[in-house]
Amino acid sequence: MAVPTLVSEAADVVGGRRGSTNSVRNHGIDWLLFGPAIILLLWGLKLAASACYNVILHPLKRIPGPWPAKVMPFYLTSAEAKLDRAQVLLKLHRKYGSSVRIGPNEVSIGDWRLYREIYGGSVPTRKTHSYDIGNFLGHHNIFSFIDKAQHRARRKMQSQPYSLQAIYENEPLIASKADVMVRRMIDLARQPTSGGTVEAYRLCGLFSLEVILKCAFNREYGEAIDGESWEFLQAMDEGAMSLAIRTVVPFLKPSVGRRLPGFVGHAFHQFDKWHSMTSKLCQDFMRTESSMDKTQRFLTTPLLTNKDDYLGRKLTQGEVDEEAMGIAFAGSGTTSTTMTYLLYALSRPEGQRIQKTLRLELNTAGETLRELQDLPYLNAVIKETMRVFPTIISTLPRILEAPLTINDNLVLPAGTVVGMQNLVHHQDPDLFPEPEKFLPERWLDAKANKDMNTALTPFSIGTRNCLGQNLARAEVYLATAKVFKRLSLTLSELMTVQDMKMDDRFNVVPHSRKLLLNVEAI
Ligand code: HEM
Repeated sequence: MAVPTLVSEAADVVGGRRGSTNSVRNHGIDWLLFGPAIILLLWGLKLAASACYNVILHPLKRIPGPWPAKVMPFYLTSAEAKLDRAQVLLKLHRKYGSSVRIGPNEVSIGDWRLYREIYGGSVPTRKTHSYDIGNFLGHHNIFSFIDKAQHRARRKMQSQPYSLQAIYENEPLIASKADVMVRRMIDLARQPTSGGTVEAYRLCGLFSLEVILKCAFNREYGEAIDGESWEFLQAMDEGAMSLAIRTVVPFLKPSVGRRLPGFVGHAFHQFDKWHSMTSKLCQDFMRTESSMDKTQRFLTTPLLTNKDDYLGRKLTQGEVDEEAMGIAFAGSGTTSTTMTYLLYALSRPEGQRIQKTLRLELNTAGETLRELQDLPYLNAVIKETMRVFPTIISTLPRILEAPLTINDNLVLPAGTVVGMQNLVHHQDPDLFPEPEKFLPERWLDAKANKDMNTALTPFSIGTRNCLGQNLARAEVYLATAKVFKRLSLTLSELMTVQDMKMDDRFNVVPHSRKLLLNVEAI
């Protein structure tokens, strides 16, 4: 018996050892199985707790909105991916009213009366970090600065050539580019293969870029529609995609991005091209013009010659390039989209009567900017274009630095992200009956209706309003006058409504990126 006992003891010992090995393994397996489950459970509990807080206890709990938006910050992600953010916000405002909670800590405001509070400085606000996407080379620029003192100094440093006085001095430069656009339309319409049809979106893009190249760098690339201006425009347009890619994949270094195949690599290469073309423009301007330009009417002169008070010094080459890329970017897509939609609105069948009324007015007036700015119908057409087709269509997000009262019993606390979008308050049916219709006449007695003018905010207001608005307005007045004095336009039957859907890329881009017009010289 002793042997079996010994044997069994030995077996027990071995079995025991085996048992402990198994138990270690089993624990390992248990941990492998249950560990992630526990982590998931804890994560789920945390989400549930924060969802309960967001819905039941959050200071924004009384702001109406779709419930998923109250719980998670991704409610608008799919709309953003479909380039429909502003349109979805318009629908939400129609459903929920003038304030809509669109994220746990974010509220969209649709009441035009609050624009002044949020952007005009009545309540202190600052830009959010979403503006980092406009930081091209990592130096920050006038558009992307969040810090107020840095922004103030940079704006003061470069504002002189954007003044109305400087724009009047540059009027011949702008007018000459508008003449080029009209010439191109006539020449293209006369080409035997065109059948009188012209793709005008590209021409509007070239016009606004060439104005910037001239007014910023005193540079002309010639009149060919596929020359260096077009190369620059494409590099900028496609290169900007790399900024969006880097926002989604922040760890993707440009040195790696350039090596990737397909559209990602292409976007990084185009960005480099845009950068090097801009840098060369700045250096050429510095060599040939800046010392001679005592008037400071070129947009780049102050960047090269003035001191930034915040930095206490002039800008480095990298900082100059950063600002100059911003000027080209902010100054071209915006004006070109506005011109594109103005031509579209007037060339549609329902726009023919507007075109005729406008032409009658233009034929009785002079051609200078000052004279054009006094024409009631031209003013009405431009305002209505900016109302129905606001090129900065999307939210301008701000963080409240003090509480904001949005109605008698609702207050948004400091720290809330708020934003308004032109597409929403420009469609207010109380101020603009039949808001979707393009009716310039609604502006003709606008003096009687001060509110309509207050609610029209294409260039925003306050310290972060559009620095280039005098230039942009001059471009639109001069180009519209020249086009409709010399040309009669009808929309090509090949165009669909979907082609001109406003894609919300912050700045509008027509969905098909084309505007086919039948052009007849008068
Ligand atoms: C129709 C044409 C244009 C429209 C509708 C427009 C609209 C706007 C809007 C709404 C903003 C404020 C953006 C925000 O707060 O996030 C802005 C900012 C800006 N725009 Fe324009 N813009 C136009 C043309 C131009 C042009 C031609 C230039 C210059 C050449 C320009 C330069 C700028 C700059 C530098 C800023 C940033 C200002 C700052 O933060 O201090 N824009 N623009």
